[in-house]
Amino acid sequence: MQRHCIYLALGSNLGDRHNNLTIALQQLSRIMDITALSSLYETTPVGYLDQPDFLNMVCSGTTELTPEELLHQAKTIEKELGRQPTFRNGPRPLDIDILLYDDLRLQQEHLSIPHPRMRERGFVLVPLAEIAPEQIDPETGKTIRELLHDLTAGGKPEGVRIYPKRIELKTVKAGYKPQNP
Ligand SMILES: Nc1ncnc2c1ncn2[C@@H]1O[C@H](COP(=O)(O)OP(=O)(O)OP(=O)(O)O)[C@@H](O)[C@H]1O
Ligand SMILES: Nc1nc2c(c(=O)[nH]1)N=C(CO)CN2
Repeated sequence: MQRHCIYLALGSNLGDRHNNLTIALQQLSRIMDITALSSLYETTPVGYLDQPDFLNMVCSGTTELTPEELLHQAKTIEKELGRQPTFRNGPRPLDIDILLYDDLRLQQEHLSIPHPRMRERGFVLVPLAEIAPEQIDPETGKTIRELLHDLTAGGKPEGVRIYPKRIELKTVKAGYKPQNP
């Protein structure tokens, strides 16, 4: 079976955000081989402003799943973490977005890859540039470092602050015991 290189963005702004992301990564490690985790970032909400700050991060890895299977698994993990259907850009215990899948360009009704809004989101580009600055966005041909530079004009991204704790790869791979299963 062919393995595919993927990048996912994770976000949480309800409940125990750090725990939600840790459980999500543990669940994801069942369907992908996680190779790198970014730092955690505390970020000001974008889109709908009247909601708590998010914790955001990015992970990379390899998987045998197709893009459609990966989306289905991501939605299942979001539901396991208690996500209720809300509104676009609204609060959630967990959001998983597929950013990149090899050099695939896909535009379907329910799945677009690369993620169509990643280029305008500091909360995605900052952690992605931390673990994969030279990765190419197949849509624009630019590196992630260049996309981040375009977004911030070389300055500091607004509303994206490094969070003092991080999630270690070994914690995720060792099988994390959730505090609030
Ligand atoms: N690359 C992708 N990764 C995840 N979901 C995607 C992707 N492309 C399209 N979607 C679709 O987007 C739908 C809405 O996702 P979601 O509810 O997480 O939106 P949102 O997080 O509020 O907004 P945004 O999509 O801007 O992050 C999903 O059900 C999924 O079908
Ligand atoms: N800071 C921040 N803002 C958001 C986020 C997010 O993960 N972080 N997710 C959204 C919908 O996907 C909408 N707005």
